[in-house]
Amino acid sequence: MINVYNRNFMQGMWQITKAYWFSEEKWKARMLLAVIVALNLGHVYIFVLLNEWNNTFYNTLQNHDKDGFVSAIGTFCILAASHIIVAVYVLYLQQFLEIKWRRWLTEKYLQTWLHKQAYYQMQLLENNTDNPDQRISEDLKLFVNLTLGLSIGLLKAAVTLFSFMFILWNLSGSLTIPIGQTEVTIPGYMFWVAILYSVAGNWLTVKIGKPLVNLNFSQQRYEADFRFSLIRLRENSESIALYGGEVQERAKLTERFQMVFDNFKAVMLRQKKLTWFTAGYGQIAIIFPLVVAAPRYFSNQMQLGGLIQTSTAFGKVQDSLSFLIDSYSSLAQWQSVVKRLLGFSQAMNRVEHIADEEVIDVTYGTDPSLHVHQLQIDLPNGEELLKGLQLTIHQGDSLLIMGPSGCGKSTLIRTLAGIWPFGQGSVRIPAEQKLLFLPQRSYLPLGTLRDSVLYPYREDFATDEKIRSIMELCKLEGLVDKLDQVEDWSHVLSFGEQQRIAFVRAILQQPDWLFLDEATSAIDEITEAHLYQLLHSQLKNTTIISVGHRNTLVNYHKHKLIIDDMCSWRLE
Ligand SMILES: Nc1ncnc2c1ncn2[C@@H]1O[C@H](COP(=O)(O)OP(=O)(O)OP(=O)(O)O)[C@@H](O)[C@H]1O
Repeated sequence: MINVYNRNFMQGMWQITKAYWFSEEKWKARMLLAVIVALNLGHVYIFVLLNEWNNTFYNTLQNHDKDGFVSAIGTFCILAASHIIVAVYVLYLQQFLEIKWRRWLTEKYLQTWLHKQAYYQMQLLENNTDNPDQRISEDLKLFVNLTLGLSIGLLKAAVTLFSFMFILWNLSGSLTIPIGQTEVTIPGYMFWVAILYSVAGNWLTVKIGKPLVNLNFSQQRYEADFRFSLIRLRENSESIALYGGEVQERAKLTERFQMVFDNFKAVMLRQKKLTWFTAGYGQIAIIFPLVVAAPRYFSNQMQLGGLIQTSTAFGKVQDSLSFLIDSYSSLAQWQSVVKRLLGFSQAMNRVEHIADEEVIDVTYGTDPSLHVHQLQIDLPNGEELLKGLQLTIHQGDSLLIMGPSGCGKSTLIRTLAGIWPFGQGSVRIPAEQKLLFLPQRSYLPLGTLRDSVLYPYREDFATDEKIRSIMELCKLEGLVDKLDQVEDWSHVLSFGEQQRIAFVRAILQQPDWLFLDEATSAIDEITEAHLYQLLHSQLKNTTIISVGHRNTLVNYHKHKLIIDDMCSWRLE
């Protein structure tokens, strides 16, 4: 159970909140907030005036005072117009502040998530940080919306409460209750009745609604898990179709949806209990103040105007004290959102500080060679994959890494790329040199084929003519006319074509160091030979390090590193 009184929770919540209010946008944000607060206070003042207007208006009715009635209608028009204007701008400006705050937070989270491959390392390190996409899209939106809504709501409720408590105290007079021989007089009794009624209501609501906090938290998680399974199915549709894996997939999806269903049923049941109470409580609140004030009206201590004013003031006191009642589920949701964002921030923080732990030390040096010293590569569970690797690769060299499947070849490449932290020893990479890693499966972003070819650079990186000629060299002449076509290219292109796109990228980017991890595994041997010859002719000064199983690859490399599945290695 999350508790707002928990110190860590409060500190974490403050960390997330304060970032924006002390950022470079702070003055604009604070000004906007000040205007919103001022409008809200103005709104409360209009309600106070409307409450007083009730007294005047109903007295004119009771006294058959026609002139007074007409004048009261005039006052009402002014008050109503002010109310409308304030209501419109309060909402408009609050939404404006909300979207600005969300934009700022989203940019910050994206920056941290994408910094130093945190998105990748989080997946390796933090298995319990589910659905980062949901954190960044849904939770940040909810956080801003609920934080602003709840805090401004709270302020408004407090000001309303004090204003109307004062009014109620002045209006309600005292109640004398005979107790045996003596009498007890309660001054401002309507005020006390309103407080008692609301406090009792709040207490019961909190008691009934408490389980909703955790239930809402789980609901968001189950929904995201279900959505993620659907996305996976869509992305792997071809493999699933070829395997005929529909039954399996359906069972998995049904199982995940069952979680959504079961949890939602628990939410519904709890919400039902809460609504029984809040709806009943709300209805009683309409008649309750009239019944309590009626004795003074019937004993002529109060006019009709006074009765109505007392009743609306009671309503306002009760409304504001009942703020918790109306916003209990928002508060519960807000707590869940904050908890999830805190978990996400902690995970990002851990990734940020992974270098402080005992991990592989990747540094950049002025030496133009790449040095690997006493490198031990482990799996995340601590199991050893490779031990004591000692290696120097000079500029212009070429190295082929071979070994049985699963021995750790790709993981070695990940380590050289600086994205695999588990293990010991050091890797020193030549500074200010361009390194390019081509994985077995090229990533093709959404967009045009040109976007894919130039990835991760933008359109102005290479001329159309250059792209076309390199595509032709890489035997992709059939695709040159589709450069500006938008498709889901990772599904349209064959695996071999996708690998050739990666070669186009490499030649366009002219890296100093090129790492190819089974980058020709889907390409026939003749085309593979052509592509490697192309690399040698187009990237004359590039150091090439390849991972592969085919013996034909030996012809294109000067050295060979052979890893076996006993964690050992040898250089040839
Ligand atoms: N994120 C991970 N978490 C846990 N284990 C992993 C992870 N990534 C890789 N491994 C394990 O590390 C071992 C080495 O994997 P790696 O991909 O480096 O092998 P490989 O030699 O390149 O294999 P192949 O030739 O089949 O591509 C495998 O047993 C794999 O299951």
